[in-house]
Amino acid sequence: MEAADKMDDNEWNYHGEGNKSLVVSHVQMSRVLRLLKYSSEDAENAPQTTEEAFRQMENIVDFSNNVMSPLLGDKFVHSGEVVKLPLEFVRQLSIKVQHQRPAWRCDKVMDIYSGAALCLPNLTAPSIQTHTPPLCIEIKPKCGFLPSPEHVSKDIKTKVCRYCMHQQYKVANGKWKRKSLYCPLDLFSGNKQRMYFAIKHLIEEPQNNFKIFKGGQCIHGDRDELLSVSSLLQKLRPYFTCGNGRNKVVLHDFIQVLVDSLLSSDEEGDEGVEREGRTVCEASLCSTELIRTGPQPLPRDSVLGRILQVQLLDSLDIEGLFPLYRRVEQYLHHFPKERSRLQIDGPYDKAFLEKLQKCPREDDGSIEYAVAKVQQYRIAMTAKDCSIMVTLVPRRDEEDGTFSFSASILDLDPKPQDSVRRQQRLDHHVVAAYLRDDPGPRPPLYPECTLLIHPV
Ligand SMILES: O=P(O)(O)O[C@@H]1[C@@H](OP(=O)(O)O)[C@H](OP(=O)(O)O)[C@H](O)[C@H](OP(=O)(O)O)[C@H]1OP(=O)(O)O
Ligand SMILES: Nc1ncnc2c1ncn2[C@@H]1O[C@H](COP(=O)(O)OP(=O)(O)OP(=O)(O)O)[C@@H](O)[C@H]1O
Repeated sequence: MEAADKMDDNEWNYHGEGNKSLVVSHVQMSRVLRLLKYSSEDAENAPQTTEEAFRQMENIVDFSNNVMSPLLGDKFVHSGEVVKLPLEFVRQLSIKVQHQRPAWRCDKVMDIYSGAALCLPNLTAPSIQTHTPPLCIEIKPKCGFLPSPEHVSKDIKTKVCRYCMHQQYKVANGKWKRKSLYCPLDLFSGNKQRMYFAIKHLIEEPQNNFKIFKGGQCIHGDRDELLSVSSLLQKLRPYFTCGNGRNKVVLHDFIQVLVDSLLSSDEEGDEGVEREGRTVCEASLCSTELIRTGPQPLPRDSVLGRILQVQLLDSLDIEGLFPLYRRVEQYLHHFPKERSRLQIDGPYDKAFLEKLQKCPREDDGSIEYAVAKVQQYRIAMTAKDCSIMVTLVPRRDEEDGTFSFSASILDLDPKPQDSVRRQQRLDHHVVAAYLRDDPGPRPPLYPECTLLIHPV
């Protein structure tokens, strides 16, 4: 990156944002800067000093390097580096990007006081020479499994996945206008036809779970005004001309390439992630025909397989975990100085991960056991909230529609200790809202779907 004193806000453009950070990209170099955001309600959680802001950024990088990267695989993770930016540059940048920010994200403001930022490779504009711009697809897959009945008080949680229940709650609360028909259990199924439907539903109703970038520019998803699927297909047509550019074929070929890249594994004889219990969500509209084909392996070393294995560190569900969280909170209340020995808020070093991996299987009543289970849950939360970026680079001089692909995982920040309490409350609200409005068992929407789609 250019020397900090030469930073010019004309060379950086608004790129995107989430709940916690705002991202700008460089006009020429394949680099982004990720700056944290705060709301006035968050003021007490926001860093009070510049040192604290830098420590928070370092914590994010350490967590990504020493915890998430070993668990997810270093080929998927780019942790980036903390940089110090001139305050004048940050202030100019915040003014410049303000009008491009989606209105619903403007309850928070960019940190313009510390100068702390994360510098990362721009995963939507890889620095490789290509004759056609790469296509990058960002998917925030959310939780891909159902909790075990042992730990939950409401039977519905073992039948309908969290994402599908949460949709009802989000629409009722006005977060989204329409329900998405996407179901994470279909995406994580390893069954190519179920994955096809999951991605089709993401394309139709992307919400904050799906974006497509062409040459670094967002062409679908993450917009106040959403483009129709047919105008998206027009933009994808030059990449998929095999079927004379017919919409149906473009859509089919695009989804198929994406499914293949999500399932791609470097491990020979990859037998798939071990899963117990149900792997089908009752709210999914996938035909019972598809589901009857039975579970299929999700390669352990694929990007989805890696994410699912880390999500499964949540082995107790929030209901089974919450008593352990309370044990930790009570202990810290009596012995506040123990917070640092127990590494509740980091440092996220190698010893931190080793402690978690040595955690006994059964509860021995110790504080160490409770802390380790809460930390495992927080890591699983990160994996339930991360995003996948798949890069598709068209192969030159080869058959049209063939791509080389790679995948990365982004947004691997640690979840704070008190987010467990928030999850517990949210779980209660989401389940209660779903039970209140539960439409009951539905016939499949696509009873004939095996005939509607091409085999993938
Ligand atoms: O709790 P959830 O499942 O709603 O996830 C939150 C996300 O909402 P989603 O349901 O994906 O729309 C939420 O995403 P949005 O702001 O809705 O785009 C954040 O990712 C939030 O993480 P953090 O608190 O900013 O670190 C996420 O919160 P946690 O992962 O901290 O729970
Ligand atoms: N390295 C990167 N390269 C390209 N784009 C990126 C990169 N990192 C983030 N982005 C873009 O910026 C957006 C916001 O980033 P990110 O998901 O990290 O924000 P967040 O606030 O942490 O999200 P959340 O709402 O999940 O807390 C992403 O959805 C993605 O489109």
